[in-house]
Amino acid sequence: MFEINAFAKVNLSLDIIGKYPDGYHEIRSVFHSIELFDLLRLELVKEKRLVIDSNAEIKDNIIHKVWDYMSLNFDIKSGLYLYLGKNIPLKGGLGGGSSDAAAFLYAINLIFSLGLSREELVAISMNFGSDIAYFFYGGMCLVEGRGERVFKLDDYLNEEIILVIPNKGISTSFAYDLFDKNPQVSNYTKQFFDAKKKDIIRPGNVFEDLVLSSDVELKKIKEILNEECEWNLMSGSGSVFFAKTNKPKQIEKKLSEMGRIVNSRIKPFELRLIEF
Ligand SMILES: C[C@](O)(CO)[C@H](O)COP(=O)(O)OP(=O)(O)OC[C@H]1O[C@@H](n2ccc(N)nc2=O)[C@H](O)[C@@H]1O
Ligand SMILES: Nc1ncnc2c1ncn2[C@@H]1O[C@H](COP(=O)(O)OP(=O)(O)OP(=O)(O)O)[C@@H](O)[C@H]1O
Repeated sequence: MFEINAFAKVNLSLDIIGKYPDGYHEIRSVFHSIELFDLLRLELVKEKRLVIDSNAEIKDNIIHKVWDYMSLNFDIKSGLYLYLGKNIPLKGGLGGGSSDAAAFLYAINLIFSLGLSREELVAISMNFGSDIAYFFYGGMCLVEGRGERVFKLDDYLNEEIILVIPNKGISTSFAYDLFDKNPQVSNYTKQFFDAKKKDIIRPGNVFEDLVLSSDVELKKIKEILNEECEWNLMSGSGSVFFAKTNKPKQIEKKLSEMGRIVNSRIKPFELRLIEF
């Protein structure tokens, strides 16, 4: 039996700096791992197929796509039973599906002794999603291109935060469409690094204003966070916010029915397969 934790990420900065001919966007972003993870428990089975059991209902689980591709293209002779314990909210901008895909790829590379390098895993992962590449590195990384150029930084944060999880999720393609309708020039990555040099955390995300303008409830949540937090920001394409605050109770009260709070920490994590 094997276990691997698929950790979530936040985007400390996110800029969109160009567009590719196929419609995808060129990004520049600082990613950081956080203390929130999905659990993948894997067991080898004779029949060469993947069976997924989970505490969450997920349509078209990305892990099935990864399995179909890998079992077709590599020497995999047996099947797997996977229990997926989902903790990372869907459509939150925390990279849950992407992290699950990376953890699964990482695990089957070791379980079936495929001998793929990290660079090869990154290249394969781009068939399934742009955010997956980062999760083979973890910690604090500068991420560029569609998400495939990942530079691990010789630095990390260790900060207690809260995650504010609105009831409503945002789909990534919807957020990129909002950007296309109203393109913005931003320089949040430079702003983040400049402030970091002075030991200040100043995160920024090009999607935030766009998504907030499209949704009254998320705007209301942002107003509450601005009143009660040292700093706060939407992660990725939303809808989850991460924030530094010493007033979680007040926030919880004001949020009322709009969402929930989870305590977390910005902290370095890396993928690690455990066999038992
Ligand atoms: C917003 C971020 O989470 C920032 O970390 C990522 O850029 C999103 O990456 P992701 O969720 O892995 O996205 P994918 O599953 O690859 O693509 C979902 C949709 O987002 C858009 N997309 C995604 C990544 C990118 N660099 N440009 C895009 O335009 C495309 O319309 C695509 O159809
Ligand atoms: N293992 C998985 N975990 C979470 N979502 C998944 C998974 N497999 C497929 N999905 C689909 O991906 C959708 C979320 O993708 P979306 O890009 O909108 O959100 P996200 O929170 O930014 O996550 P990600 O960064 O992984 O794409 C879900 O609605 C779900 O249907």
